[in-house]
Parts: sequence; structure tokens; C-alpha cells
Amino acid sequence: MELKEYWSDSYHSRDFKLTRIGFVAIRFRWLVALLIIGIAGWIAVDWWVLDPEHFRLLWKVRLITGVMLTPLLPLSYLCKLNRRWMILSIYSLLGILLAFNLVSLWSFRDGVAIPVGYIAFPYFLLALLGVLPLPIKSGLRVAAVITLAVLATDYWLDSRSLTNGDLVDRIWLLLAFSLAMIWVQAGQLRMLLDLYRESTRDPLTRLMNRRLFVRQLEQVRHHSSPDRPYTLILLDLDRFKRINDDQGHLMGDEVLVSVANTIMDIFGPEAIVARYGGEEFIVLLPDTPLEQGARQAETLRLAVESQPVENPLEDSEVSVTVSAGVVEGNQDSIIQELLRQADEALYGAKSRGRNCVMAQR
Ligand SMILES: Nc1nc2c(ncn2[C@@H]2O[C@H](COP(=O)(O)OP(=O)(O)OP(=O)(O)O)[C@@H](O)[C@H]2O)c(=O)[nH]1
Repeated sequence: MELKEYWSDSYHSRDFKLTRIGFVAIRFRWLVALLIIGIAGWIAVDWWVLDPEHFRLLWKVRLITGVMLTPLLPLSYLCKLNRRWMILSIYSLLGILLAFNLVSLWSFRDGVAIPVGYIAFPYFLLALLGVLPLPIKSGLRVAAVITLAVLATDYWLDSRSLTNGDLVDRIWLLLAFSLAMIWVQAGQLRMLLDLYRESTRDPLTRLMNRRLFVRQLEQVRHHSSPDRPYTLILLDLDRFKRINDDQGHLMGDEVLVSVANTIMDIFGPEAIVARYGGEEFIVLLPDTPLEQGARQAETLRLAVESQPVENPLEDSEVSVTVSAGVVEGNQDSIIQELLRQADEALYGAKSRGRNCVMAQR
């Protein structure tokens, strides 16, 4: 994982962004549910610990806070749909909890000793938010909002008694808890990204796997229009079994990696390339009509044919060729049907003697 991926989600792929938001939504929902139970349940502790006057006010404050948190539960289902809902949900949670913190501390303005549970609440909140897999930039924003709100509350309520020493002590504690929260959040993010990559990448070629490819294809189909079709190219290495049998599986693997690199070089960053199966690759060219896609497939075929792959173990090289089936899709295409047509076109190319491209409408 690169450093910039820890920093901001603008460096994450669209698919991972959606996956992460889905995880945040689930954890957020659990967090809200636990907070509702915890804040309301704490009434029992208050009944035991507080004098009747404070208890009479604070049980109502706790109940109102619990009621205000409740709409966040259905909101968490919307927050898995896009980032804006997620940000709105998290900051609504912060707003409600910081208001709870303000009102409960204000209720002790008469000089009565504040129970430690109330003093520790913002630090407890920072610790809890560590469960969300947020990038550092988002974590810093959350920490800044909590820190500023807590310092403003302290200043407003304690302005007469807040000495420089107190202030430094509180800032130091908030900083320490904020750093711990960001550290845990970054760890969660890393774990999620590692698992995501493991489950969506082919370990040999590092291309995306079929599962992720089909999801990407569905996205491209969804956003295409009749005047902006897309092209699908299904590629299969010719007589690959022979390479494995004659030169060994290690050389077979070398060939697969080499062809994957050639595909990436020829089609460039706009193309969506995946390892579709053992010696099959698939390329999705958004905004590309069939004729243009077929021309690019032919360029690739020539490139693979002209670049023998060197054997890493001995001083020899092996010639490789590919066959390709090319089809065009639009918004109305059924994904499984499109893939079947591409397979049919590829079969046609193999039947014509291999090392050729077959385009099919
Ligand atoms: N080295 C290596 N071989 C693989 C891998 N995945 C699949 N294969 C091999 O790919 C070969 C595919 O062989 P076939 O399906 O018979 O196809 P082919 O020999 O390419 O023949 P045509 O497709 O008809 O041109 C099999 O021998 C598999 O063992 C892999 O990850 N590494």
C-alpha cells in the first residue's frame, strides 16, 4: 500500500471506494446502535452516582440524545450508497454527541465535582471512532472537529478557572487520543485494502480478476449510451499447453506475465484489463465502437507475435501468439450474453487456425 493511499481516498479506485464506504456503513450502524444503548443505559449509573438534582436533568438529556441518534440507523443504509451520505452521517453523529457533551458538562457549572465518565466522554468518542477505516485526511478532520469543540466547551464553561497548565494538559490528551484514533483507522484501512486486493487481483499478473472485471463491465454498461458503445475483447493464448509441456510451468507463467504486460502497454490506462481464466485475458474498451476495438486487438496480436518471451532459466525464447474474439456492447446488453458472444467469436478465431482476430456484431 502506498503512502498516498493512506492519506486520501482520492487515490483509491472507484470500486474500492464503494467497498470501503460499505464497510464504514456497517461499522457506523453498529457504533450508533451501541451508543444509543450505552448512552441510555448509563442512566442507571447516573442514578447511582449523581445527586437527585443532576440526575433529574441528565436522564432527560441522555434520553433525548438516544432519540436523536436513532434516525442515524436508517441513514447508515443510505451512507453505503455514496460518500456524501457517509460524511453527512458521521458529522451528524459528531454534532449530536458533542452537543450531549456540552449540555452534560454545563449541568455541572455549579461547581459540583464532575464524574469521570463525563470528563472522559470526548476521549472515549475518539477511541470509538478508530473502528472506522478512514484515510488520514478524513481522520484529521474528525479529530479537529472534536478537539475544537471540546476546547471551546472547556473554555466557555471553565474560562475563569482554566489555567495554562490545564489547557496544555487537555490539548495534549486530545492530541494523544486523536493520533491513536488515526493510527487505528489507518490500520483498518490497510487491512481492508489488502483484503480487497487479495480478493480482486490475480496474484501472478497483478491484473484484476474476473469477479472485479464483471463489476467494472456492469458499471461501464450502465454509463454507456447508444452513441457511445463499448468493445469487449476476449483473448486466449494459442497452444499454451505445449509451452507448459515443453518448457515447464515456470516458463508458462513467464509467458502469461509477459502477455499481460504487452496488453497493458498496447491498450493503455483507459482500458479495463483482467485475467479471465487460466490463459485467457479480457479487455474492456469504454467509448469504443467495434471496428476501432477490432483494430486495437489486431495491433495487440501483432505485438505479441513479434515479441518472443525469454526463458529466465536458460538461453532460449519461445514464440507466443493469441487469438481474439471482439464484440460490441451498449446500455441494453445483457452482460452474460455479451460474454457468451465474445466466447463464440474467440472460438471462431481458433477454428480459423488461431493467431487471428474475429469481430462479431
Ligand atoms: N503455467 C501456467 N499454466 C496455466 C495456468 N493456468 C492455466 N494453465 C494451463 O493452460 C493450459 C490451457 O490449455 P488448453 O485449454 O488445452 O488450451 P491451449 O493449449 O492453449 O490450446 P488452444 O486454446 O486450443 O489454442 C493448460 O495446460 C493449463 O494447465 C497458469 O497460471 N500457469
